[in-house]
Amino acid sequence: MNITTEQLTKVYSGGRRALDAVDLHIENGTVGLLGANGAGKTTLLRILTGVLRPTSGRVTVGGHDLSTSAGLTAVKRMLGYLPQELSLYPDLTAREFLDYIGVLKGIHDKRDRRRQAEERIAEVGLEERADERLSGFSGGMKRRVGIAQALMGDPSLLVIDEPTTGLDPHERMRFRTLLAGLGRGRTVLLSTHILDDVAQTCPAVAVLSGGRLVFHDATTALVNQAAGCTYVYEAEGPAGGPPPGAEVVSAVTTAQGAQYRVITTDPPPGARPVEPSLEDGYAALLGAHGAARSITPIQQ
Ligand SMILES: Nc1ncnc2c1ncn2[C@@H]1O[C@H](COP(=O)(O)OP(=O)(O)OP(=O)(O)O)[C@@H](O)[C@H]1O
Repeated sequence: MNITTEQLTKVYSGGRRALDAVDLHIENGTVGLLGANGAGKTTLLRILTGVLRPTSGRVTVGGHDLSTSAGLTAVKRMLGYLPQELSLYPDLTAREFLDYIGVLKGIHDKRDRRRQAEERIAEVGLEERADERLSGFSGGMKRRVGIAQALMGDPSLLVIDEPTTGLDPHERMRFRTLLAGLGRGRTVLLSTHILDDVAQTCPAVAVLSGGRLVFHDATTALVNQAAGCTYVYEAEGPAGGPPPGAEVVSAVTTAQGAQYRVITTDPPPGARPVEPSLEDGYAALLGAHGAARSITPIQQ
């Protein structure tokens, strides 16, 4: 399922330009969508799912033009969407909720709806809790119900907004395993702040900064943004700071002073070169686009 945006721009009523002339082309597979708070990720996803209208520009999904009502209807039929805040009906059981979503998605045959709900429940590992009310579900279980409802109707496009935020490490690992399998045979767009989620589930990545698309390539290519310029630097004494002009990826207070992981083309004496990670590549990219962050050392 192809997604193409041409010069996509969204200016909110207060004048905030959330998306600025975004040209994006996505094919099958899972694509991670990264960007700082307010970069425009949710705005992009809401436009792609037809929830929000752009101010200007063009969007086609699977060849359907989203500015026409026929195009919008066609795209909604092939879409599964897990928004940041999904409203669940607390009095329904997971099984009842999925049946209800099936009705909304136009799965009119009751047996087909039931079969699909069963399959989705198994897929997200909720068999034992399927007949319990959603009001008693933990955050992680609610996210799993969220994915299950998005998968009803077997959508060819899946749009997922920050699925693992607030989950404990075990639930996050579970969720990642689930996400990793979803890109087979469909297009998945996954917005997240958690780089490990992208590293483990997305072969490709797009990065927004200040409403502009600043990167779209293989995830390994984002890692390579920091190739040859990632260093670990030990600064001694209480006055020891990171090398001047370096982009600081992380900092840890040590017995001697502080240890900094930095991106720099001008390493100071004693700085040790290291293999870059996705976090390093992302920091290098954002640093190059003037979105450098300030980091204080973490106490060890
Ligand atoms: N309904 C709205 N009205 C006015 N401005 C908005 C509205 N929704 C979002 N914005 C602004 O548009 C910009 C992009 O917001 P958006 O929610 O798309 O960013 P994001 O990348 O998803 O951020 P986050 O990672 O914090 O969820 C921000 O400056 C935000 O304040």
